[in-house]
Formats: sequence, structure tokens, C-alpha cells
Amino acid sequence: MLRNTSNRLFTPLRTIAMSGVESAKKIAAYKAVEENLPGDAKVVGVGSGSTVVYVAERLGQMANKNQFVCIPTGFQLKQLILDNGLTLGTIEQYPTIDIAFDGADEVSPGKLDLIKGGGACLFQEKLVASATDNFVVVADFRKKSPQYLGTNWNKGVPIEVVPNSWVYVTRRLKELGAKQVILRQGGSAKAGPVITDNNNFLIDADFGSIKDPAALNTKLLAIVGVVETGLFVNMTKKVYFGDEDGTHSVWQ
Ligand SMILES: O=C(CO)[C@H](O)[C@H](O)COP(=O)(O)O
Repeated sequence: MLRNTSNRLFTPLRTIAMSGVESAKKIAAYKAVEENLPGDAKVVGVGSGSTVVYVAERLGQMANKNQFVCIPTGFQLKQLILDNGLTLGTIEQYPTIDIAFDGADEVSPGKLDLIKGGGACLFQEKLVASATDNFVVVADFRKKSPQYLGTNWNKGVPIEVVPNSWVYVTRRLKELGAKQVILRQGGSAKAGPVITDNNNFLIDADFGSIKDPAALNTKLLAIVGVVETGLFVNMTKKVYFGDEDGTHSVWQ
């Protein structure tokens, strides 16, 4: 054990081994970039969360990194794109994206539908995912759903809403069958509700096991005040899952 200048004990970084979950995120992200980034890519979308940190890292190591611009889905990735020596662009400049990489909170087998928005970035994530025909998801093994969305991710479907609509939207969500509806709070980091990158609120609505995500998504989007939902239906081309033992698998 070493001491720093304030005489506190600390563990040197090199001695901290990467946890199984962390190395699973890294292998998923690295493999997804290596096996999918087109050699002639001009515009690359990069989502948000802790797994895409490794996407940005790997993109920053690619030989063709000066040939493409990266479109972030929020503040976090804007910084990471710059930190990794990549070129930043905006969705207004590049509304057609060659390939986009993003994380997920839960992935259903078969259609590869997703719950996203655990990190409160779902609107811009869906905008970027919609702008490409090549949406590749990176995730650790915990995100695999056995069948239906809402099985492993039990915090509810994240829904971005215009702030003054949240009470009305909450009422409508309960009428649609939500078992629990929570206005997401900033916790110890902020008194009051989470504010998204678009200055909106986030509601987490628990619908239990979701047998028909497309139908639920349509009903949610019809509520006045709902900006976007964290249900990503029929958007995903492939999912790279990292496993604890250093291997990976691909759903497509
Ligand atoms: O949708 C998201 C942020 O809004 C993230 O992609 C999702 O929460 C997965 O994050 P992580 O890679 O940290 O597990």
C-alpha cells in the first residue's frame, strides 16, 4: 500500500484488476467496433452509458479514425469523443449515419428489441439509431433477456416527458396498466428530478413483462407530453454481448 501527498493510503491503479462485468463490457465494445466499422465509414454514431466508453476508446485506436466524424447522443459522449482524439459532428450536420454503436439495459432474443434510457439519454439515442440502417448494440451478459423485455430490467420503461406534463402522463400510464410510475430523482447528485440533456423529465413506468413492445410503444407515444420512450423496437441489427470469462457472443 502506498501513501499520497496528503498521507492517505491508496491502492496503485495497476493493481486493481478489471472486474468480470467491466471486462465483459470492454470485449463486447471492442469486438463490435473491430468487426463492424466499415473501412470507408464517414459518419459514426456513439451512444451513452458505461459500455460505449470502450467503443469510443476502440474507435480512437482505429487506423481510419481521421476519416469519420462521430455523432454523440449526449454530453457524456461528446466529451469522450474529444478525449479519444476523434472528430465531433452533430446530427444536424449528418442526418444519415453509416453505423451507430450503443448500449442497452435489456435485450430480447429474436427481434432484438431493447429497453434503453437507464442513463437518461434515450431521446438522442433513438434519434441517432433512427438515422442509420446499421445499429449495433454492445452489452454485458446481464442484459440478455430470457424472453420478454421487463424481465431482467425491473426499474420500468424510461420515458422522457415535457416537465409540466409529468403528473398528467403519470395518470395516463397508470390507466394503461403501469404497476409503478416513478419520476426519476437525481438522488445524492441533485435535489429534485433528473433533467435530461433536452431539459425534460424522466419517468420510469413498470409494466412488468412486456409481451408486445411495439404495441406498448405506440400507446405511450400517443400520450400528450411524452417526448420519446426507451422501447427500441425493430431498430437493432446486431447485439454483441461480453461474458465474464472473456468470450463474447453475437445475436442477429
Ligand atoms: O440507454 C442508455 C443510456 O440512456 C445506456 O445505453 C444503457 O443504460 C446501458 O448503459 P450501460 O452500458 O452503462 O449498461
